[in-house]
Amino acid sequence: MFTAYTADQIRTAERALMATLPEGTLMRRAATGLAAVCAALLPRVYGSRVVLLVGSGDNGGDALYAGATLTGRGAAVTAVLAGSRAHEAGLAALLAAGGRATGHSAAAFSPGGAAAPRHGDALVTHETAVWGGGGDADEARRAVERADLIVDGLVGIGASGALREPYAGLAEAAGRAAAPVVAVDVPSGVDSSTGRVEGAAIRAAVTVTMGARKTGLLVDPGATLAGRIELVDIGLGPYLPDPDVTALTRASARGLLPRPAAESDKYRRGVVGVAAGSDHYTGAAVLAVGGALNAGAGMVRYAGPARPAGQVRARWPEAVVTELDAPDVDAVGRVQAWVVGPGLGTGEWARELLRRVLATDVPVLVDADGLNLVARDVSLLRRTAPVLITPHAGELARLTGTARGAIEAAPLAHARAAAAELGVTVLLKGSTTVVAEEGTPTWVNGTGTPWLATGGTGDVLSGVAGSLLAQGLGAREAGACGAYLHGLAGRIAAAGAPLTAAGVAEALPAAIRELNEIPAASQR
Ligand SMILES: NC(=O)C1=CN([C@@H]2O[C@H](COP(=O)(O)OP(=O)(O)OC[C@H]3O[C@@H](n4cnc5c(N)ncnc54)[C@H](O)[C@@H]3O)[C@@H](O)[C@H]2O)[C@@H](O)CC1
Ligand SMILES: Nc1ncnc2c1ncn2[C@@H]1O[C@H](COP(=O)(O)OP(=O)(O)O)[C@@H](O)[C@H]1O
Ligand SMILES: [K+]
Repeated sequence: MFTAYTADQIRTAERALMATLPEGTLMRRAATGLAAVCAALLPRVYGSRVVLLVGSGDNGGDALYAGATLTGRGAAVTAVLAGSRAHEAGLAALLAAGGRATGHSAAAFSPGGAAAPRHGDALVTHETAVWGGGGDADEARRAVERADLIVDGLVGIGASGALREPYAGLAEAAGRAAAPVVAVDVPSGVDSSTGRVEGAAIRAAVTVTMGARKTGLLVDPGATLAGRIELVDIGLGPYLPDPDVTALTRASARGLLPRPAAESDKYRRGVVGVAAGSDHYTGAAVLAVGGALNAGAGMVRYAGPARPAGQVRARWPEAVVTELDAPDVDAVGRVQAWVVGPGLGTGEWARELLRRVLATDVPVLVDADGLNLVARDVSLLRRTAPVLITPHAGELARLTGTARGAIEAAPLAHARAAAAELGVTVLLKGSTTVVAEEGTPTWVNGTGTPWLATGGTGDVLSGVAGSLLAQGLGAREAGACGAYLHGLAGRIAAAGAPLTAAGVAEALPAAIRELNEIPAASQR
């Protein structure tokens, strides 16, 4: 399981750890890890051109110390100092090692500068003009263009708001450069606590994060901009509180996923009921049943009107189909969990069927039209057995009376608020899927692919997560594990090309095989 923390949580833990150590220890640990990752990315360190983008805080300090190490190994390192000051000891170390610096605060270290002596034989350029034009800016631009590697030490967990100039311009220049970017702690421009981006931001190939992952590295758009994440252990572990968010790893997803044993039979493996589809929307029923069957339920019982029932029967002969004349699930037989809502419609018939499903005593997953019905009457959700709702941002907006854009900009906060307000488990879909339940760390999932943004994939997800509920997982675990599997199946189905929702359902067994690392030859 990955854990991640907000900037405030990290800062508090760092303060506690720092109090036990000589000054500068943590930054040395951070910079050593950073330099190692940078060196591994370069075909050869000696002779490589490395540019450090250096802000005025400790994030820049990490970059400067790592730059000193790389200079010592023969790299040509240029620090572009973006702020009115730079981490003094870090800059001194870089210059002493033979690195170069350019920008505002380099002037203070220039031969004629009053504030500080010249360090070694290092070349330090004078401040010639304000950033955005003039000698230093041109030199910085050229250095960025020609670099073999760019290190983003502009801002880390101390950032506030959108990047200001000249930081923003430097982030954009790095984006245009051919060289890969290594972000220090967090890509500058990404809010480390939420993943939100306002304005310019660094797009990193690798983010070297110090002590613990930051929440913003696991939530889009931050997650996408962070690239690969390398965690440097600086000894923070014992000082960390409960995480802000968690994410399943392959091993932890495998641990959650139920698997049949010798004594299993179809009933004990879990029976899931699917109440979905209408004469108008038949495909949603077929897709939800496909998701449920392929995610390992022992049996799927479908209940719906004649037209979707006929299509489910034709596509999935494995499903046990009940054609409903009336909105009632009494005749359907026993199930361990229900999925209700995809393609159901929002008329009186659909409302009554939803009400009856929610009146049962088993866990219920509510999706799509089920959520549109709940939006008109949230008292429908009042029950004692678990409820998992699976809205996308638009559905959650209707449900909570919030603007869709606000939800998309802050998915974590809105999923948590909805979970608290409605008293249910909320799986909020999007490029990062968020599973929130009051009083516990929020799960986030990023196994998906943008190819999943196509009609019907959400119906498949409802079947998958419902199937896991029926197999005995709690609402939170079923949501997180379901999103993980669905994302993985999406990647397999897409393989770099468009996918269909039916293809995602069909790729679920391959996703489970991949999760279990079972070689094709020995599958049982
Ligand atoms: N505190 C510690 O013990 C450690 C800190 N470390 C590093 O230190 C970083 C945190 O350092 P700081 O607290 O000094 O903060 P940062 O270096 O992240 O940023 C603060 C500086 O950036 C400027 N700034 C903030 N928002 C800005 C914006 N939007 N545009 C332009 N400039 C902006 C501020 O004026 C301030 O000077 C971590 O991210 C990590 O990289 C690591 O060395 C590990 C140890
Ligand atoms: N950009 C994206 N990257 C990754 N996954 C995405 C992206 N956009 C959508 N998804 C996923 O695709 C699915 C879409 O579900 P939904 O919006 O309910 O579609 P539908 O109603 O057509 O079934 C969700 O699982 C969501 O998380
Ligand atoms: K950074």
